[in-house]
Amino acid sequence: MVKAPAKINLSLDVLGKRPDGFHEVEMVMTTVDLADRIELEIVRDGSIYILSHDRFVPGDHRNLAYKAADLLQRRFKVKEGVAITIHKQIPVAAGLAGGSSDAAATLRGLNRLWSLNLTMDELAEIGSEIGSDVSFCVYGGTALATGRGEIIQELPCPPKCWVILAKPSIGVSTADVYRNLKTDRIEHPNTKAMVQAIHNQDFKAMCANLGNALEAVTLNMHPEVAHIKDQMERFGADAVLMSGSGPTVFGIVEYESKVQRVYNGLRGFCDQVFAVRLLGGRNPLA
Ligand SMILES: C[C@@](CO)(OP(=O)(O)O)[C@H](O)COP(=O)(O)OP(=O)(O)OC[C@H]1O[C@@H](n2ccc(N)nc2=O)[C@H](O)[C@@H]1O
Ligand SMILES: Nc1ncnc2c1ncn2[C@@H]1O[C@H](COP(=O)(O)OP(=O)(O)O)[C@@H](O)[C@H]1O
Repeated sequence: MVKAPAKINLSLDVLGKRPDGFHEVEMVMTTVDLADRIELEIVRDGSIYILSHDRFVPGDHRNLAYKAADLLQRRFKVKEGVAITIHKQIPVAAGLAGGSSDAAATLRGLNRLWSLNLTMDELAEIGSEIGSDVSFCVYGGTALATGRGEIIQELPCPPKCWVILAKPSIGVSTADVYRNLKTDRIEHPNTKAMVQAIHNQDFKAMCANLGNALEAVTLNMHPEVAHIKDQMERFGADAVLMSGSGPTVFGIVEYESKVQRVYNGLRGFCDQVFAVRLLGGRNPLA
């Protein structure tokens, strides 16, 4: 069994559009203890299967975990196949990188199951071919991600806190959000200040520097996301931001005594609400 934790973006800046159609980004990302569980079982005849009870999870080659297995199998000429069972906990198309994390966990798990002996760096490099967030998800922990998201620099754990995640019942396409972004009208978050806040273990500075260049775009497409942000603030979260391309909103809370109030308050507006902790360090090389 391999754990595939969700991520949140503490800051997300877009520096411009690249000739390859992707955007140049600067993101501070960190994993939280909301995780899918991935089970991997060898299939002798070389087939790859995806099994999941979640109706939003693709059961074929479109699944990012399938892509991860297929890529490894072809590249290293592996004769065996694999049955991949995904126990989904992370909401789908939520801005929490659930699919990317499933792909990364599959890479880590198959590295062991198929005895490939690849390093984390090699797995992250392979992961970047599947999606921009997969490299980060291979390592987990906390990192500054640049390029299109695949260049990873490890950061220390952020100051201890609780995170309340609230996902409205709409799905957001990452490609649509980037397409609707006007790169000349971005309010840029201060990435350096966020990195500094983490190095200094400064909770207040971390809160003050939360920022996401994609937030205005998604808020404009889905006003209910702004409503959830307002409610989070009203119920007492210390700082609030949308994660990735959304629509999940996260609230940061320093003291446990406040967590229940924010959680209960949001339950009235959202079906999917989670109170989680930040995960400490990097994922183990499974
Ligand atoms: C916005 C972020 C923030 O962490 O996450 P999510 O909201 O998806 O979780 C990421 O940048 C998303 O990463 P990921 O979901 O892996 O994206 P990909 O599959 O590589 O790309 C999906 C589409 O988004 C656009 N895209 C993605 C990354 C990037 N740096 N520039 C882009 O323009 C491209 O149009 C691409 O076709
Ligand atoms: N293992 C997977 N889990 C969830 N979604 C997946 C998976 N593989 C492919 N997808 C597809 O990827 C899209 C984005 O899903 P996800 O990774 O959950 O969101 P996000 O990119 O917003 O973080 C979904 O629309 C879904 O169809």
